[in-house]
Amino acid sequence: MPVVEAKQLEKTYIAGDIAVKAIQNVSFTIESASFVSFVGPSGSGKSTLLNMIGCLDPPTKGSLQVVGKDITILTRKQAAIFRGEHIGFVFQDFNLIPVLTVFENIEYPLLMVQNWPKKRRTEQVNTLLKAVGMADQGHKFPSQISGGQKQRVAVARALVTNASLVLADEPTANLDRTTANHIIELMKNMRDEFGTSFIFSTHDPKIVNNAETIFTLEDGQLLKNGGGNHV
Ligand SMILES: Nc1ncnc2c1ncn2[C@@H]1O[C@H](COP(=O)(O)OP(=O)(O)OP(=O)(O)O)[C@@H](O)[C@H]1O
Repeated sequence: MPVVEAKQLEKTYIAGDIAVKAIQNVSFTIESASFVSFVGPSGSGKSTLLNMIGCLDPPTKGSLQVVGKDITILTRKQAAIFRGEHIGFVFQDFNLIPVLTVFENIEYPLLMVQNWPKKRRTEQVNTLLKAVGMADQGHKFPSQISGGQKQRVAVARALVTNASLVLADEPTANLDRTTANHIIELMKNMRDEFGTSFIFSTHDPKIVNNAETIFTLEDGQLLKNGGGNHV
């Protein structure tokens, strides 16, 4: 089953009297356990597209199935629940909660959306801590770990609900080259271990070189070879 299926997707923003066609007539399919990158110049529509896939902003037109569900018909509340159950997010500035420990940051999505008993939550968080190489760091606060370690925690948090899909907007932008390479490698390993699809919006050639499919956006449209340019 494809993890994302978009058909003739459109997004138009209305700003005053002006309509901005941020995404126009975009169709693509992403299979499970994929490593996919959306690339394109600033303003080409990458974030708009990721926000639609992440159920943060509905399309204006077209169909969009995520993990087999038509997400265009969800209410805001239903979208939030669906997001919490199926989609993880990784951001360029990590977005960890400073007053929570590493362990608690990873546990947080489970408390928000899943009704798991404490023992099961603890086991799941420990599994993820180990998977991202942070098994002995769970008691620390975000201010006590490095940028690369923060992104490891963010990857663990994105995966803790057994998400089918992780959306990552420029996840390596704030990391040095070596650390960025380690994070990309980690995400690939997580894809292999958990079968999660990773979808990136990025300018980082390191991610683009690692992606198995590259979709190129320009002025809100997929370039012809962008409809699944397998590398
Ligand atoms: N909330 C909004 N209201 C009006 N226009 C918007 C809004 N968000 C984005 N746009 C416009 O939609 C188009 C696509 O923007 P988007 O942020 O998706 O591009 P991007 O490729 O992610 O850019 P960047 O690489 O700079 O993050 C741009 O013309 C942008 O100005």
